[in-house]
Amino acid sequence: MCGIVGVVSSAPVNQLIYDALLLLQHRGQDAAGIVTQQERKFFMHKAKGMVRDVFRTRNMRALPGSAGLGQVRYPTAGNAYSEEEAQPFYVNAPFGIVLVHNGNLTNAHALKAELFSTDHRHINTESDSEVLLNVFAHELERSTRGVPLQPEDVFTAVRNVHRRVRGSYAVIALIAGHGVLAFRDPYGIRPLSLGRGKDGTVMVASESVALEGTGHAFERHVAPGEAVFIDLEGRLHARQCAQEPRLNPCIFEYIYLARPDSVLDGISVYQARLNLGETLAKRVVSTVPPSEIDVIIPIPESSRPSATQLAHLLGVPYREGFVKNRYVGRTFIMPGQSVRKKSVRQKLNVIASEFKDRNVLLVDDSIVRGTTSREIVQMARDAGARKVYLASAAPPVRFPNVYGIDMPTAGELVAYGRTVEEVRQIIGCDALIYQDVEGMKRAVMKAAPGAAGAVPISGFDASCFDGVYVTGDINPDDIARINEARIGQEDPLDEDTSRLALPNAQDA
Ligand SMILES: O=P(O)(O)OC[C@H]1O[C@H](OP(=O)(O)OP(=O)(O)O)[C@H](O)[C@@H]1O
Ligand SMILES: NC(=O)CC[C@H](N)C(=O)O
Ligand SMILES: [Mg+2]
Repeated sequence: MCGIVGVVSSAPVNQLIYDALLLLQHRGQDAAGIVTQQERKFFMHKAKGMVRDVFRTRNMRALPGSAGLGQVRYPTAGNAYSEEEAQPFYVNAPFGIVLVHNGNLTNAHALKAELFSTDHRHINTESDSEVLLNVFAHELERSTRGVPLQPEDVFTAVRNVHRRVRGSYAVIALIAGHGVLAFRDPYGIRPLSLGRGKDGTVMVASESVALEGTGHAFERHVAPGEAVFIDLEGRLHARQCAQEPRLNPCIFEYIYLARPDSVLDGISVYQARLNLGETLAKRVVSTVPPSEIDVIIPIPESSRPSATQLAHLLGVPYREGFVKNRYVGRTFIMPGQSVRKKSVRQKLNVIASEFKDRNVLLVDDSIVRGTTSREIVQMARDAGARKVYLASAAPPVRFPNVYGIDMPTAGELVAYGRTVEEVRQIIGCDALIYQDVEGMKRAVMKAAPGAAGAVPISGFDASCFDGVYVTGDINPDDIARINEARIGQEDPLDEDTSRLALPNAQDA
């Protein structure tokens, strides 16, 4: 996941895009970039780092114009350490196009070869997003019937992109002198929503929080397979460009990735997390009697709504036992295992009095590599807890994700090929309670109020939990290739890339 935003306005957009990126910072911490357009000329600034660090006043002043786009990057392909792979990407023909992408292509490797041999286009990085931009540029070249470009020609190009590209992609592109284009893959795996300001400004962004937080009223979600073209006068043209679109949003958005105050595809992320706490309560009761739990403590940040609901239903006090250092970013989306491990301790500190001589139930939204859980359980014990139970609002993460979450290898997942009891031993808690897959899906679906006009959800991409890939075309070779494409991301100085092992055992 990355965060993307695009804007067409009648006023300068540099500050607006910056503000929207700050609201999407939780979706990507590795790099940030903005492009604006004034009189057909693009102005770009992108670099590694968080939004506040990347854009200084002088950079902001050099971004004039009333249309533009931006991205915060969480790398899932290519190299996290290369400035070159920060987005937006640019090509000069046709017209001049810049593009930002959230998602991950599963056929980037084949497309890259095809772009070279058939389309005669050069790709200069390992990023799948550069591949996507070049496919789009090639298709736009082919579909353009004259100048100025007509929205129908743009839609033909998107139709052809859908034919060639596989995987997940929520995309925003700016076509010089023409407008901003936004489209989503035919399964709608990654989110994209659209809003409007009182002054007529049109904004497209990954999450509704970016619209609302910058004073734009949420209008609607971009439908799976749909393309929306906003011309430079702010007129909106929309077309369904996929043959068989269906909505299968990534369920991990609701569990961890998105902000709780966002609504994605009609589902309130906050309500989904409350519901997950409710279904989790039933699982907890069947494993540990509530009378044996003195206190329920969330592992900040993302698990809080589930933990409050769980505590409420169990009738057990909810307490804050960990304080989060707000200046340390999200640990799961950091590249490299040693930096993740170190950050857990830097990020969370205990309030010892909440643990001393108590049986505590810790609640997290998910256990992926197990880095957080193992550290946290130990911290609870060091603080004097008698018994430490752990509940996860998500089921065990057992399969690689190929759609834009950085867990491409099964081997790094603590629950891969292991029983719950084995995971419990590794994490070192006294009981481990996981959500079940069906319960999770029901809980998230229940948070959709079914608003009129909303595209009905056919199901979720829950591949990291159930191994079912919604695009239906993923085989072990693809997974291996996607993994290879991402290996270069690990910091070469990172010595600790192994997965957590069973105590006193040479793990298979
Ligand atoms: O098993 P692991 O590999 O450690 O990953 C899972 C943990 O990572 C995430 O927290 P993160 O610190 O990224 O963000 P948060 O503050 O939003 O919870 C998630 O909420 C879990 O706590
Ligand atoms: N997380 C994402 O959406 C990543 C986008 C793109 N695949 C990259 O690695 O830069
Ligand atoms: Mg967390």
